[in-house]
Amino acid sequence: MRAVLVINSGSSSFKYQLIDSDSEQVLASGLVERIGDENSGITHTVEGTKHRRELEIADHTAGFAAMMDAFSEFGPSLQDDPPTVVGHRVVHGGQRFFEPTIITDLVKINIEDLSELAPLHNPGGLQGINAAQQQFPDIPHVAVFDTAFHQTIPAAAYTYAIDRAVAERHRVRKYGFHGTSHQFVSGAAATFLERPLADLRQIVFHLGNGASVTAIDGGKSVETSMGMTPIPGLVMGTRSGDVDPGVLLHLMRHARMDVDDIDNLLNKRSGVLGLSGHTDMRDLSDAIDAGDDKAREAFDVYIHRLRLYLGAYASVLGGVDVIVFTAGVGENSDVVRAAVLEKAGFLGVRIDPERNAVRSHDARRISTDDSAIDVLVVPTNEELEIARQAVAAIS
Ligand SMILES: Nc1ncnc2c1ncn2[C@@H]1O[C@H](COP(=O)(O)OP(=O)(O)O)[C@@H](O)[C@H]1O
Ligand SMILES: CC(=O)OP(=O)(O)O
Ligand SMILES: [Mg+2]
Repeated sequence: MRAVLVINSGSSSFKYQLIDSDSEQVLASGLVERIGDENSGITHTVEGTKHRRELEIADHTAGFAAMMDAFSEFGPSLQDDPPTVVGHRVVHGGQRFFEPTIITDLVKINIEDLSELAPLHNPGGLQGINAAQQQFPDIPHVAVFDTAFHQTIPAAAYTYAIDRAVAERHRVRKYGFHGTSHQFVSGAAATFLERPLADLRQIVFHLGNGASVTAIDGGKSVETSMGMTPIPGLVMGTRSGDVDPGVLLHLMRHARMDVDDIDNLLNKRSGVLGLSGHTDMRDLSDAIDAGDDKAREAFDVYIHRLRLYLGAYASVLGGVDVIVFTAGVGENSDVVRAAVLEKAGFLGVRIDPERNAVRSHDARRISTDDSAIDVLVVPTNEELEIARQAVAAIS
């Protein structure tokens, strides 16, 4: 058996999967949550059973060690049956990395250099890589970049209209993120529809804790809502999405906020949390049902932003064939999906409320049969996509 170990180092989490690369069966999976927090812990799932351990996990190096302990204790044994390759999610690949890349010392230096552009994500990614290389020194390690799928975005879309010299010197441009998910989901949507990917103009909403929307023309990303960093675009769990940059100048001048305060504000104290006190869409819905006005307002802001991008991306693509929802909110919240599309009748979108209410882990259509645009829910699987790309990179 050829097994791939996939490591997905997030800003405060560490997810992993061991996947049989022939059958694509998941042999084990796990989640290390709240890294750096007091109540961190690990959940390791094998053969349908969840094993939970509470322990303090200070960083991604410790997260990797906790994963190794979980494999030893609950199986399958990585000692007896080591993986043939490790695939690593790396968030920022800048302008250097457009493809899955076998990790060398030089590649690591470049990833470290790009930490400047993704300070919440790349350092943890590197820790995961170093720990995994130490544990498995004799097998290839492959980096799969969140930014890679967006390399096809044209200059007109990735260029910010600021002084060109300043932008070039500091690598300021749109890069875009969640590319592995957008790629997987747009391919799976074409498969579901039994239509060639090359024929489809798609708008894919990845609505998780972090959220982004991408316009995909014939399988290629042509525009996406995140930018140089994962802050802009949609309203997220704790990140602001789009704000007037003048607001930041104002806060620095008049509210005595420094760079770290602004960083903390936009990344950790904004979005749905900043507006309502809740980060999770389930908690937000409960609060709305209980009559909480702030929660209702946060929901309205969240939905308004999504509608704005739907219209903009329909115009960028010159028409839309498919709209896809994915990730935690996109896959699970029929209320969000219905609200985003409530005014999209002018595009020819017609949602079937019964289909929208179905709960399932499979790809499904939620539009009516006579809708001009197919609206789908397609579960994302970043780990499987990383496993496929890692295997392809070493074949
Ligand atoms: N049943 C549900 N209804 C509404 N929202 C949900 C549901 N399940 C999960 N979510 C949302 O999905 C989010 C997590 O999405 P996920 O894609 O796992 O995020 P990430 O990978 O960015 O951590 C949660 O914060 C929550 O808001
Ligand atoms: C890049 C990014 O925002 O990732 P996540 O949603 O995992 O935080
Ligand atoms: Mg995610």
